[in-house]
Formats: sequence, structure tokens, C-alpha cells
Amino acid sequence: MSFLSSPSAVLARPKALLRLPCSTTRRWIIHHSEDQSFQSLGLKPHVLAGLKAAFPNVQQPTAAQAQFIPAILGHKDVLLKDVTGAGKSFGILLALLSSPRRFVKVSREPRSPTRPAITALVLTPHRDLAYQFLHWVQCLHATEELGDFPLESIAQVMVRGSLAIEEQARAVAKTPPHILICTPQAILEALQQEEHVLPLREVATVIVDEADSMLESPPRKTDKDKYAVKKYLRMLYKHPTPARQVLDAFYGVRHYADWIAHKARQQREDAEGQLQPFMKLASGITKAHLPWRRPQLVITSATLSVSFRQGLYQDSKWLTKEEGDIVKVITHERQVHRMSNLHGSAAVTHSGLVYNVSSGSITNIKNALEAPEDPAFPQKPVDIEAELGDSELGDSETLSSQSAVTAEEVDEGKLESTPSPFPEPAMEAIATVFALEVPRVALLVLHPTASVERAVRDMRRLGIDAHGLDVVHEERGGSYLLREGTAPKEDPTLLVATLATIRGLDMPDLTHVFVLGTGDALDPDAYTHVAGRVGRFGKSGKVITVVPSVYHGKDGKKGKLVDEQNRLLMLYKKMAVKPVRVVHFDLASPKEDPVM
Ligand SMILES: Nc1ncnc2c1ncn2[C@@H]1O[C@H](COP(=O)(O)OP(=O)(O)OP(=O)(O)O)[C@@H](O)[C@H]1O
Repeated sequence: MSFLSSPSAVLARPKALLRLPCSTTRRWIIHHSEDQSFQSLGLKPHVLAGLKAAFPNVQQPTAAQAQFIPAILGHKDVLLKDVTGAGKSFGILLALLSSPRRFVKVSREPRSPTRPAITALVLTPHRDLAYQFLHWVQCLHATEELGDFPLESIAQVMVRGSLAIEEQARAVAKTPPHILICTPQAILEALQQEEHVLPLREVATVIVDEADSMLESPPRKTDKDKYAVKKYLRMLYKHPTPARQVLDAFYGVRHYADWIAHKARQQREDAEGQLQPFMKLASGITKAHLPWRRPQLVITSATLSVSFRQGLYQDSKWLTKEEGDIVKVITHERQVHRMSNLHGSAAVTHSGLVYNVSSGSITNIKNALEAPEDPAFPQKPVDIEAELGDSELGDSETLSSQSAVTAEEVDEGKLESTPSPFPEPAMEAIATVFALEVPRVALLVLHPTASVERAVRDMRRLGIDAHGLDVVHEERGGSYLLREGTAPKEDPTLLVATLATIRGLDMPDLTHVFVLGTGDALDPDAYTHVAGRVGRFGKSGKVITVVPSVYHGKDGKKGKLVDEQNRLLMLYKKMAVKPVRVVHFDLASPKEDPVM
């Protein structure tokens, strides 16, 4: 039975995803493992057959896949770091689909029949990434090579969203999937609402994708910065992230390392006059929820710093060297720069635009190089001045002729009455490049706390077909995010998202990423993930960061004056990126006064 024709309601399966066709026609430029095949890595015949039918272009494993797939199948713990778009998540999924299914006895009777249990738990930082995993499973399942099993017995998603968590959890309990893909927050909510609803006791593998975004990075053991250590301790006590709570419950019987225990006790004694128990789980997870045996742990991201990796052993002790069997697949920076799909390579160009708030002028960042001719992005004959003018004249008319602004997307009244937090020159610069260059889809990435709705609204005012990014919602990218060649050609789309919700997403039609950057956006790790949405497997792409010439730090006008152009230049230097000029704007004039 094909799940596509099945009318049965899979609670956590969005309809938009079901309609997506699955084959890809990409031309990959990737470092493949020369003498390995997926078959030789131990993938099961039905997975190989599904892969061939649904993803004909995925023919040979990458060098990293050749290492980590057998490690996962051999039930080892894995630390996996490779560049963005190198097939980490996809390879993990192939390994999970080839892993033996767990079963649980229906009763305590010795001869009790068994029923399928959840074998693997995949933790993702946001729901769109969870749905991306599900989409890949759907593609493989649609080939009918995976057998007669209904999709919901192979994989399900549990995330905050359209359906209440309890309902999703009950669907999971009714048909435990081989792979449960969820956000850590959803697990905590499900367990808190109904104690025994999730059958997690047989879980054999836990995957933490984009791990460093879900688990805070501790200061190094040798860190001399006492303030940083104290701050970290406070954060651990008061606000363990949901992912930390889940991993602590699954693995963290020896909560937190001895080196902080003493300091922590002291701190608590000082603060409260008496000794408190060292650590108690805020999550409400009890022993009854937890797997019988320690599950295999796979931790992955394109950015796993040395201190983060050390913290996994020394601080949290989720991984222990004594238990051995840890396979590390780490692509070092030096290797990264030799590869073709990297920062500063021919495949991806990086540009910086600098706006002056008082004069409204926009120039290229200092020392920008002339951009190479790029046949992938033909300039489009669009009269941007006319477009901008029209939209400014008839705001409501323009909006009604665009796809309608839904009530959830934009609270019109509220937005109308408050001034936009987004600087006009920056938004106009992005709108200009978008209108002149973007063939199908571009992404605008905002600070994690910025309002996506407001940015969507501002962009629509400028005549751009903007939508908040959402893999599930068809209008907001759902129908074409995951498959190449399906994004609208006539009316290119600008998807808007925050730094927190773009990690791990594979958007085949994406050519441009715009970063509205100050603060967190200029952190090298964050930038790596933002820039990594393009140039995947050697495809072309542009990353354009727009910064103010200067910026008043955290306290607004009283804050420290930060030279943002300089910060961006430093970031480029750290990442070995040579910025290129955006041809529609002038080069920086040496005489220009940078003050706001
Ligand atoms: N061996 C392969 N050959 C060709 N294509 C592949 C291969 N492995 C994965 N892909 C494709 O590469 C794309 C990116 O894969 P994936 O999202 O797993 O990368 P990632 O390393 O997890 O990226 P990120 O770090 O951004 O999360 C997917 O569309 C997938 O189908």
C-alpha cells in the first residue's frame, strides 16, 4: 500500500509534504569516498533500492558518510562534524532506516507476543528540520521499496504546531514508529502532560542534529574567566535547555562534572544558607520514561567546536571515553578550505553592503573585489524604481494583488501602529538585489528575536513576494522548499526566517541568502549555518550581509558605538572569505562619513 494513496490520517504528517515529488536532478560536486558504495557500508537492500528509485543522483557515499554510516550500524557513539550540505542528516537517516527494528513484549508473560517499538529518536532544533527528515522518508517510502509498512510505522514527527502535543503523542503511542523525529521541547511537553504516553523504553539510538544549537557550549575546563564559569553554572541550574534535560535524563546519571560540583555547592550555600541537592531535573522525566539500556548517541553539526566536544565528556558526561566505542568523524577547517563547496570558494560568493542611516546611502563593504561573471544569475530586466514607487503609492492595493496576508502572518492593526524596527535603506537594498537577481527563491535571515511578520510586511510594501519560512505551510515555501525546480519562476519568493529556524534546511532552489546583520548574525558559527543554505554540494550561491555603518550597542543611543563594517570585515577574515562587490551598488567612498 502506498502511503500516498492512503486516506488514513497520520496526525503529524502535513498534507503539503505528501504532495511533493521526490526525485532530484542536481549536479553534485562532492568529495565522494572513492572505493566505497552504499552497499558496502551495510545499508539494507530495501533502503538501497528506495535510494536508487527516489534519489537517483545519490549514487556514492561521501567520505564522511563512508565513515559514519557503518559506525551507526555498528551501534557506536558518533561525533560528526562536516561542512554544511555534505549529507550528514541524509546519511544518518539512511543508517537509521537500515538499523534493526526494536520490539517490546506486550505483557510480562514469558511467552508474550511482541509489538514494534520506537528504535531511534532524532532530536532537531526546529520543526522545519523535523519535517525535512520526514520528507526524505516519504520519498523513500513512496517507491514502495521499503515494503508494505505504513509510513507512520516507519517515521513520525512530533513538534509544536498545528496539532496539540498530546494528540501527536497518542498517535505515536498507538503506532510507535521506527524513527521518532521531534524537538526536545515536544518530548518534555508530552511527558509532562501524560506521564507514560511516550513509549521510549526500547529506544536504541538518539541522534542530536544541529547539536550545538540545542546544547549550550560550556567554558573550557582550563578557562581562567571566572565570570564565564559562574555564568555557565547559573544557566545550568536555572535554565537547562530542553535538549539538555532530555540528554541528562537519558545519559546523565552522573550529573555534571566534578570540577563544577564544588563551586556549585559553594555558590548555593552562599546564596541560600544551606546545602541543596546538587542537581535535580526540571524536566519531570522519571525513570519510568527512560530506555532500559543506554542508547547509542550520535551528535552532529557543521559547527562542533573543540570546547563543545570536550564538554560532552568533561561536563555533561553524556559521552564517556571509558565506555569507548566513540567514532569521531571530524572535518577540520583546513580540509574544509580545500573543498569545493566552501566559504570563499567559487561556488559561493560573499558580499557586504553598508548603509548609512542618516543619509540612506548604500555602498559595498571596503575592499570588496570585483565580482566574477556568474552565468547562474542572469540579471533580470526589472525596473526596480518603478516597482518600489508603485508599492509605496498603493500599499493596500499592492498587498491585495500579492498573495493575501493571512491573519496569522500579520497582525495588521498592530503592525500599522508601530514603526518598523528594520532600517529602510537595508530593506530597500535587499529588495533591489532580490528584484534584479533572484531567479526563484531567496532567504532573508533575521536576528533570532526579530519579527518575521514585520519583515514580511515591510518587504511586501516594497513589492516583494515575501513569506515567513515554513516547510509545512504551502504558501510559505512548503510546496517548493524541499524539491529542486518547483519554486515559482515568474514570481520569485523571498522567504523570511530567523537565525534560529534555518539550521539544517536543504532548499534546492535557493540562490541568495540575505543577512540583516548585527550582533549574533556576525558570529562565525551562526554565519556558517546561514551561508551554508547555499553552495550545497558545490552549487552556486550568494550570501549578502547588510550592516549599518555604525551601530549603538545594546543600550540604544547610550550604548557603545560599534563599527559594524569592521566587525563584518573581521568575520570575513576569520572565515577566510574575500567579499565581492554587489554590482548594483557603488564601492565604498574613502571620504564617506560613517557616523549615523
Ligand atoms: N552521497 C550523496 N550524494 C549526493 N547527494 C547527497 C549525498 N548525501 C546527501 N545528499 C543530498 O545532499 C543534500 C544535503 O544533505 P543534508 O541536509 O543531509 O546535509 P547536512 O550535511 O546535514 O547539511 P547541514 O549541515 O546544513 O545540516 C540532500 O538534498 C541530500 O539528498
